[in-house]
Amino acid sequence: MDTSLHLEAPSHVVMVPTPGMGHLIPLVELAKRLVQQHDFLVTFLVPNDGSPMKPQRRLLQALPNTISSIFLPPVSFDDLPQTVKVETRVVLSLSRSLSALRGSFKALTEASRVVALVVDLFGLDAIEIAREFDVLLYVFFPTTAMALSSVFHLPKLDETYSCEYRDLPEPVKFPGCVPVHGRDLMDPVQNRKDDAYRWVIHISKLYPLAAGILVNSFIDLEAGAFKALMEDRNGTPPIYPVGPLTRTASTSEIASESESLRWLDRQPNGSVLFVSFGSGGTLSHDQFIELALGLEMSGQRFLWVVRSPHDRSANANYFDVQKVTDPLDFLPEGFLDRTKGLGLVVPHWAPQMQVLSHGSTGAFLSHCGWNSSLESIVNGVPIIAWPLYAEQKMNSVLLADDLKVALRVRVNENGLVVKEDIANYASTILKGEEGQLLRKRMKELKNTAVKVLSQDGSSTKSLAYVANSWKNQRK
Ligand SMILES: O=c1ccn([C@@H]2O[C@H](COP(=O)(O)OP(=O)(O)O[C@H]3O[C@H](CO)[C@@H](O)[C@H](O)[C@H]3O)[C@@H](O)[C@H]2O)c(=O)[nH]1
Repeated sequence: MDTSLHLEAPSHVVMVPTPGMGHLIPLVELAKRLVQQHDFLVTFLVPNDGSPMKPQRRLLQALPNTISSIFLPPVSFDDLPQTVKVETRVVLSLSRSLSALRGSFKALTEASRVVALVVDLFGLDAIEIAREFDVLLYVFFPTTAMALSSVFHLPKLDETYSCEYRDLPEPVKFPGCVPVHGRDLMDPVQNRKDDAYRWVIHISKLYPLAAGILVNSFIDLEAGAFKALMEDRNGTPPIYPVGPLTRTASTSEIASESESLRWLDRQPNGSVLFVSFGSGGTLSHDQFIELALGLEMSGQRFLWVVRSPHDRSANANYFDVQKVTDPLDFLPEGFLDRTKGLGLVVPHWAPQMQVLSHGSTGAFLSHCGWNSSLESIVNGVPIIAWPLYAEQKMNSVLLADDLKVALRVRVNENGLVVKEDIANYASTILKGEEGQLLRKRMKELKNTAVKVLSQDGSSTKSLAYVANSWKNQRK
């Protein structure tokens, strides 16, 4: 083999995102930094189920040619029941793609100097491919150190308890983290009988096999959790806090979706509540109506990204963000007329990063997906925390109880957040004293985020360390 040629060639990183914009967006940001700051080439190998994935394709196509992408042949989920949980599909989309992944990965290793295989939180089944080709497997963990800690402790929790975690009498205390009630642990572990539970335990047992874990959070945000993870040498791979990696939207997205930005331009400074539940979040019909009425009742300005409601699932849009039904059809009668001038309703998708950085945006009603949370942090916007699924309840505990930059919504005995409360949260966060305090603390976090990403900042250094170790490895 001609090693001199290989040493001169740019180092190549292969990334495998499991389905979900929430996984792809920060991985793309990681790829951009590796290319721009460390001269890597990056290729995305994308498992999928054949759904159109338009936003994903748009995002990947807009990247410079040092970042390429290959969509693997679609896997079939025809054998799965309708009720299957999203996490099961996400894990299976990768495990059913392994043979195609192996083929594409082999071709890339033959043609270039592949130095690392990077998977996201559900991608650890790819470890067999990394081993086969003697390439290091790294995990990019797109959410908190606290959630990562929970992943490392899940196998033990699974062995220790036989009841559902929501029935545990005491909160769970992961090392260095704020205590979290069993009912607030991530959604797929809330039903031990569901396949998703089994898959999550299976994946969590593979984490110790990774060569390293890059976490999209930063030391100052989760000092205790990071310290405990980094000091734990019992099977925890090296941990690298590299966040906040948040998106810079492409110009095409701004051009096609700027109605919301033009509307924001006409609103007073800090006056608007931005309402959005991430890339796949959906509300039940009753909750959708309650939210509309609550926003109206508050008398506050709002910009609401609406999705058609769905009664059975809080993530009905997860695999296909742009569904065909018109969500405006579900609004209460006369709502748009009554709120004209005060609110703007945008179907499906808004340029969230631009919205949050706009001076008119004063607060964010969010499902607490971690990308949304980080985008709020880097823009200094306080949050009304309305978690729906995945690890969002844990995130809301961190944001509200620990960092104190969020108001957490109260869900009543019927599972609803009622309109009176919604109106109250909106006025409190935009106009009240408590809102001022949350904003002040959020601005402090924003400044810290700028610092950790500066040239000498802890996250910049952490990423540089990993990048150098990839480049300089000797086989
Ligand atoms: O109208 C929209 C809606 C979303 N976004 C972007 O889409 C991303 C959404 O990410 P996130 O807030 O993390 O939510 P999810 O898409 O729900 O993310 C999934 O993945 C995250 C990372 O693992 C987890 O924290 C979440 O719980 C999980 O649901 C963010 O960058 C948003 O800016 C837009 O630009 N416009």
